[in-house]
Formats: sequence, structure tokens, C-alpha cells
Amino acid sequence: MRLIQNMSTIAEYPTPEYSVPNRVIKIAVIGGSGVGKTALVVRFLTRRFIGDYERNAGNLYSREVQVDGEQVIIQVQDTPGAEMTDNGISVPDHVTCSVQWADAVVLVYSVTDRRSFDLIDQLHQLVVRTGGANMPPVILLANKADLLHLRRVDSQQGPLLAGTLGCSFYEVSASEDYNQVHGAFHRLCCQLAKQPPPASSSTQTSASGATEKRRSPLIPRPKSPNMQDLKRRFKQALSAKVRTVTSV
Ligand SMILES: Nc1nc2c(ncn2[C@@H]2O[C@H](COP(=O)(O)OP(=O)(O)OP(=O)(O)O)[C@@H](O)[C@H]2O)c(=O)[nH]1
Repeated sequence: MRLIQNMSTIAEYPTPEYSVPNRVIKIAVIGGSGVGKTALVVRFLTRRFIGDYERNAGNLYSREVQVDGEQVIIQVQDTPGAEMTDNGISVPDHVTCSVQWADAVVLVYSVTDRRSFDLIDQLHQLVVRTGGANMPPVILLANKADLLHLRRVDSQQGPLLAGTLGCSFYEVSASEDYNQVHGAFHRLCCQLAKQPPPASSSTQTSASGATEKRRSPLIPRPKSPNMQDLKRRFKQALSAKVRTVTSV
């Protein structure tokens, strides 16, 4: 009985119009270890900040959003951190693959970590080499701007470097300011949405589609289920908070 009532109530409403996303925007986030790549991606896609630290092996996050009135799927590839070594830098294969796969690249350093800033030039060179004629748009993010007392990279150095590399620059704090993080990613998405979609782009983006685009056999397959991973990390963060509260 209740079911029939509910059904008649539903029938009174017009059928909602669902817009089917017709575009996939693929973004790779690269930088040194511990600079906040995961925190930035999660902040952008969920508005939340995850304070726990877990070294990541490179997860793919996906979300449907509106960009300039158009429904699009945004896929953000988080990557393991690159490291400075005695012989230069060590870049995990996953990073190179992600750059090949991506429509745009977000370079990240932490203002508290000088070495992460020094890595940026070489990571940018990697993007230039990998992109070749298909050089993707790049933005530079300086993260952890809230940690004023730990700052090791002067605030003028980021914009100067971005000017040299020819990319946009944003100083942000994943922990303190959602709007800054969202603004940076969103502007990049708007820029990409204005470009004609690559031939391989579709709602069912796939490793093979990306292969066509960059002609590389080394394309990372999306690691799924990424929303499951997010939920697990939220639970961990929440239970840590509960523990802290109960122990006070
Ligand atoms: N204070 C502050 N801490 C941050 C910020 N962003 C990230 N963190 C912290 O920095 C640590 C590293 O953050 P992650 O997002 O895991 O860094 P990552 O670059 O993904 O690290 P890897 O997986 O090792 O490459 C975590 O403890 C975060 O909570 C920020 O804007 N401010």
C-alpha cells in the first residue's frame, strides 16, 4: 500500500532530465614525496582534507562535475613522489605513464620543502619530453602555505619559476583553504573544456584510448575502486579523531 502511494507521488513529478557527460578530462598530479598531492586531489574532489599520511602508489580518482555549464568527468591521477638522488632525480615509471596519459599536468611542491621545489624544473622537462608535440597544459601549485613558520621556499620564487616555465602559478593550502585548491583545478578544467576534445576522449576512457593519443604502450590503467580507497581513508581519519577526543 505504502509502495503504491509512493509511486503515485513520484508520478506527479516531471521526469528529470539527466545530462550525459560527453567529455573526460584527465589530469596528472606530480611532484616530490609528501608535498600533499593526495591531500590536494581529495580536497578538490570532495572538499575534505585528509590529515593522515600514507605514501601512495598512485590512485586514479574520478568525479562528474559541471564545467562552464557542461557535464564532464574529471579523472585525476595521483602519483608516487619523485625523489632527488645523487645522480639527479628518480622518477617512478608511474609518473611518466601518467604524464603520457594526461590532458593536463599539475606540478606540486611544498613551500616547506626546498628539495621539492628544486625538483620542479626537472619534472617540467619530463613533461616537455613526454608531451612532445602534444605538450599538455601545466600549472604549478605551491602547497602548505599555512605552515608559515616552516617555510623554506620564498613566496616570490614560485611565480618566478612559473614565469620561466610558462605556466600558471597558485600558492595554496590543502589543509586550510578549499577555495584556493578548487580555483586552481577548476581554472585548469575550464581551459581544457574549451579545447576541442582529443580523438580518443569518451565517457568510457580507457588505457587503449590513451594509447592512441600519445602512442605509448605504458599507460596506467585506472586503479579502482578509487572511491572505496577514499572512504577507507575517511574512516581512518575519523576514527583517529574519535580516539583523540575520547582520550582527552
Ligand atoms: N599543514 C598542512 N599539511 C598538509 C597540507 N597538505 C598536505 N599536508 C600533509 O602533508 C602530509 C603529506 O600529504 P600527502 O597528501 O599524503 O602527500 P603526497 O604528496 O601524496 O605524498 P606521497 O604519497 O609520499 O607522494 C600529510 O600528513 C598531509 O596531512 C597543507 O596544505 N598543510
